[in-house]
Amino acid sequence: MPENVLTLSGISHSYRRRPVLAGLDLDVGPGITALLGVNGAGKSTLFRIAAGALRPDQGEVRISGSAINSRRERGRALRHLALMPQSSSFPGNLTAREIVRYVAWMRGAKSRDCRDLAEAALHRVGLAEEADTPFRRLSGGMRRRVALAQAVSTSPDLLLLDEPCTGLDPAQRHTMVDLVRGLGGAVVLSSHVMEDVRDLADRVIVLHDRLIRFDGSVADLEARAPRGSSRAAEAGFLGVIQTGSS
Ligand SMILES: Nc1ncnc2c1ncn2[C@@H]1O[C@H](COP(=O)(O)OP(=O)(O)OP(=O)(O)O)[C@@H](O)[C@H]1O
Repeated sequence: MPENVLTLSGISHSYRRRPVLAGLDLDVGPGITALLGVNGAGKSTLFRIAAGALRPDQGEVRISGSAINSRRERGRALRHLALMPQSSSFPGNLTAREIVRYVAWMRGAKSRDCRDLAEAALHRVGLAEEADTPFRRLSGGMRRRVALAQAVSTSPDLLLLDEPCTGLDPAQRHTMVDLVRGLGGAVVLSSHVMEDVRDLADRVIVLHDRLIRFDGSVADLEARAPRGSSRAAEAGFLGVIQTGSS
């Protein structure tokens, strides 16, 4: 596996001529990287571009060394990554097992392997006993775990987790944090909850005003806080977005 699992070079994207990303560069290697940004900063847009679900207006995305803009390499590159979207709208009548199996197949796993991959992924997220429950009958926390199971089923080099803990109660959040911590490989997660970031992140990046404005550790972010701040990471984050530079 190359050191940089994800490389974004010169990424720009606008919606109806409103720029959201403008010439953004980012390298991601193994470990857990937390992506922070205020509502509307462009985190989901960045995830969708990195996952090949949205083509940027400009720039190049490379996954494990392969460019996903190039049609020839695209299919191969996309097998190296998985996205856990912010909200999962899987068909309610499909069971957890059917969903994970289908997504594994979609991501290029051999048909004969998909059943075992789904079994292992559901076991990993603690949903083995709910494998035959239709998605619509699962709780919110269980649905998030199905979304995580589909993402990990094919053991991708890169996992993009868009707000994995949103909407979870404290017990479910605890379970999710433990699961994410145990994933290994390269993980990029977005979160609004600083506690998640403190508990999980090896590296923190802040997206603000179309670019990455901070790149460092949680301790580096806390060091940006005014002396004596009680919630240093939050204060550091606010300092970054107020000054707008790294
Ligand atoms: N399909 C779209 N069409 C038009 N505008 C969009 C579209 N998707 C996102 N936007 C706009 O682009 C900006 C960035 O949105 P995005 O969802 O990427 O931000 P975010 O950082 O993930 O926000 P949040 O933290 O609220 O989830 C927002 O102003 C949003 O309204």
